[in-house]
Amino acid sequence: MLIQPGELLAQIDSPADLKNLPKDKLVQICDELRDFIVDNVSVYGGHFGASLGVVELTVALHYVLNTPEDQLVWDVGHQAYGHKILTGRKDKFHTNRIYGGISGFPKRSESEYDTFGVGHSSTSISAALGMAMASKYKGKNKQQHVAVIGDGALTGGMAFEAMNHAGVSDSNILIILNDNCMSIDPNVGALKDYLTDITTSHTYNKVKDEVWKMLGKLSKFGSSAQEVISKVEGAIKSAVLKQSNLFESLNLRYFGPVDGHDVNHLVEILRDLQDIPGPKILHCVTVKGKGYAPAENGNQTTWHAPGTFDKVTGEIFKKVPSTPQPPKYQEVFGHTIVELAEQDERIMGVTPAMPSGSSMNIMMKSMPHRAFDVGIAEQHAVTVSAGMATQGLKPFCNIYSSFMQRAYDQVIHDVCLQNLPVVFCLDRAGFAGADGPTHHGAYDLAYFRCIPNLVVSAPMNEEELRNMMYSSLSHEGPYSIRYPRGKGVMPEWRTPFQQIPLGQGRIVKEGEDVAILSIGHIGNYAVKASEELAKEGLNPAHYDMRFVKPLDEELLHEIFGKFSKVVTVEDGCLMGGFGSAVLEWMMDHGYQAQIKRLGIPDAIIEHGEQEQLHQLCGFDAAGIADAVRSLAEVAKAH
Ligand SMILES: Cc1ncc(C[n+]2csc(CCOP(=O)(O)OP(=O)(O)O)c2C)c(N)n1
Ligand SMILES: CC(=O)[C@@H](O)[C@H](O)COP(=O)(O)O
Ligand SMILES: [Mg+2]
Repeated sequence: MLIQPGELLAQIDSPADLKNLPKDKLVQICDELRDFIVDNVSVYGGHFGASLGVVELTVALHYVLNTPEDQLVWDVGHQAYGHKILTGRKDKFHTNRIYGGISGFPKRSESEYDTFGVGHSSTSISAALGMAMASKYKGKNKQQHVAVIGDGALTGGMAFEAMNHAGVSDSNILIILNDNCMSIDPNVGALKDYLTDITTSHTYNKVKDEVWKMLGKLSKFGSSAQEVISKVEGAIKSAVLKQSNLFESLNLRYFGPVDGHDVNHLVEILRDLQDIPGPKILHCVTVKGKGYAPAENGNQTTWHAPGTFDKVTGEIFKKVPSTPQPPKYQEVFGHTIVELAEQDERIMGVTPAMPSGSSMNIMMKSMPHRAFDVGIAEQHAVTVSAGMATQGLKPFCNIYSSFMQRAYDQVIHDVCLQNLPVVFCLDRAGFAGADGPTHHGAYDLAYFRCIPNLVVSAPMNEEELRNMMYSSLSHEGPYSIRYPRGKGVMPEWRTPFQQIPLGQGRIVKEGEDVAILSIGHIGNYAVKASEELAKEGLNPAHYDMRFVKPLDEELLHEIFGKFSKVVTVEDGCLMGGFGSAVLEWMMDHGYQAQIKRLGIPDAIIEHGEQEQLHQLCGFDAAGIADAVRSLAEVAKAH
């Protein structure tokens, strides 16, 4: 279903068309843009509240800036739907996040207006600063560089590293702080309190009003913004700002807070700021979900990415299955950690800004003094867990596989070198689905298995996840457990805990000719493949190896003693992953089997449904069956 834009939006194919509109049409274009986002996301799904919150900012930015010559960088990029629609992708917007369609995030290969590929948080200031430095170096002094960063993304350390640099860089960069008091869940931390304070402080706002009054006089008196600013700057800095404003202290000229939903005012401000050289920050106060009542006034976390919904009633569509369904892995984690923590007072929970996504919110609610959201701060999450572990605690640090990439050094340096007993739970391991390559958890098996001391495990089902969490408690070093986005396979999952001996795999099915060795949830495809193959008279054996490190050597001796044809299956990168581990082991132990490794190839795999991507990479049930067939044929031929 192609959704029709409003009358005015229909005429906008690029920012140049937008710039041709008279200023009195800007409110209308914002309304139509908002409606178009609501219409599309309600039908096709995707991120929602964040884009609604920056409609006015998006219109104002493209109205004032000369994009794509001026460089506009969106942080995370989940709020950039309006930007996509205004920059030539309106007609493709119904393909957003769908296999073969446009990406849900800005992407350089998709449009010249997407200046920087994003998806992971807190990169925008660094990227925009790099662009500004390049412009300066090339003598392109007129070019503008703008980073739009949310209050959640500002909690990420990289944002501070970038501001620390920007403040002394003398580069022409504008940071727009899109402050809606929300991350995916409510934003957390002292910085959030600080932003609320400067938004509400009377003293501060008095000074701020003076500045804006003077800015308002610019056009009247015909003076340059630079002149006026320099006049007021000294007074403001010595009076209040320098002492009380964090950003001013970092040498960033601070403007705001301003109403991020007043498009006409935003246009004026952005125009004025264009004349002010050097690093500066504009603090915009916005509302996540603005303009769509259920999102604005309801649970903003739910409306971050609600799935499809009835746009009139605000009812979010949920499939109601007729039979009991397996839980999501994240829910098994969330309930199990509470169950374990009730029995073991050493257990603590840490999540970097994903309480709902990881289900750590269950523990945060029932044990608020033992489970913490530390902000979008994966590096800190790992090291703060390491600190707790030095004191005899048993932290479960839950991080999405792709976000864990951020904290690699902390895992090695702060946890594994010291052999500290931190349990890493890597959610969203394997293909993330519609979020695409920025979010696929493709690399963790490979990047973890080379680290000494670290246990690398992956459950094939909910029961194994519970048992691995339970077993990690008696391990005296770091222990990682990876599991995918979405549902498991066991409707009755609350099974009694059982110890899984370290590095012990299990046989799922005896067989002959070919052995399938799987790791993690993806092994359920092998079960299906075996069922299909049985219809053809083929009977492969299947082993759920459970650990990539340490490998089950006893089981491997048994397998390679019996089979000369082996298929390995993983939902991780082939290079250096589980199959590589098995191959290395085989060579080191003098076996000579033919091994076919199935997994993610050395390529960027785009967005799509998880199953589509498994099929694309040839490790769905059909792909596994094909691999077994081809090896079985070779076996017969001999
Ligand atoms: C490194 C990293 N960690 C976690 C996330 C998941 N994530 C995506 S958006 C988001 C919240 C961002 O909040 P904010 O920047 O304030 O944007 P808003 O949604 O409020 O507009 C989080 C935690 C991510 N994208 N990248
Ligand atoms: C933009 C972002 O990074 C998150 O919103 C992400 O899309 C969440 O993914 P899940 O839906 O898997 O929690
Ligand atoms: Mg926010």
